[in-house]
Amino acid sequence: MNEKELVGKEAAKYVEDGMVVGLGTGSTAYHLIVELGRRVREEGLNMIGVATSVQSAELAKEVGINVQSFNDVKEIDVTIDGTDEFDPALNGIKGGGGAHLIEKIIAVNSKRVIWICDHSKEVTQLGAFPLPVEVIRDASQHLFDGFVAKGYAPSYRLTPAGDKFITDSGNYLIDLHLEKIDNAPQLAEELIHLVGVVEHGLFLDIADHVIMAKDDKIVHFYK
Ligand SMILES: O=C[C@H](O)[C@H](O)[C@H](O)COP(=O)(O)O
Repeated sequence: MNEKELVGKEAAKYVEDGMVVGLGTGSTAYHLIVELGRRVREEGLNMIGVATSVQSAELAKEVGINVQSFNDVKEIDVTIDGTDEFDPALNGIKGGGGAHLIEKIIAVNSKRVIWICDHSKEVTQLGAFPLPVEVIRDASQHLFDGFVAKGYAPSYRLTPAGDKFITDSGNYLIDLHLEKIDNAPQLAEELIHLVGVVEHGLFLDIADHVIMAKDDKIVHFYK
């Protein structure tokens, strides 16, 4: 079993009968959703899934999970999602798959947030992974130029065909190649106050628990 599958299956054990569960996006969350579907079908697990992307909603429905929209549930008991980086304080960068806007909405409205990942995601300092910024299309070039002027080394997220990637919410993504982020709270404040920025991929003080796999071992990190 690979590391992503190992943590996906492990994290599914944290879901109890009757829970409303935020379902993450990406190649690690994939294994979580598949395992939850198995529990629903084979063990009769009674749960509601709130998906963080169109991709995860489709997968969850396919495997038999009752998927509801965030607007239709009262509260979310736990959200389980992947991450692109996490540091010793359990701050992270997300959005490698372009889903960080809805992921953040679901996560900050959850009683508990668990990240699941392979060991490549553990870092001492955030920033080697390009920081995604979701922007309104009409504002994108001016924001892009501003990022260049600040030395943030931006690039547009592209599809494999070379077109600009469009998020589930209809926006563009600009990735900032910062190498290292010295003051994440300050950068988060700066980005979120730029008009035309919808959301950035810095997830600060959001995760409560990280479940990481290293080879065949599972390592837990708690806040
Ligand atoms: O936009 C995508 C999400 O933030 C993912 O959770 C993140 O990119 C990690 O994905 P993966 O588990 O595929 O590495």
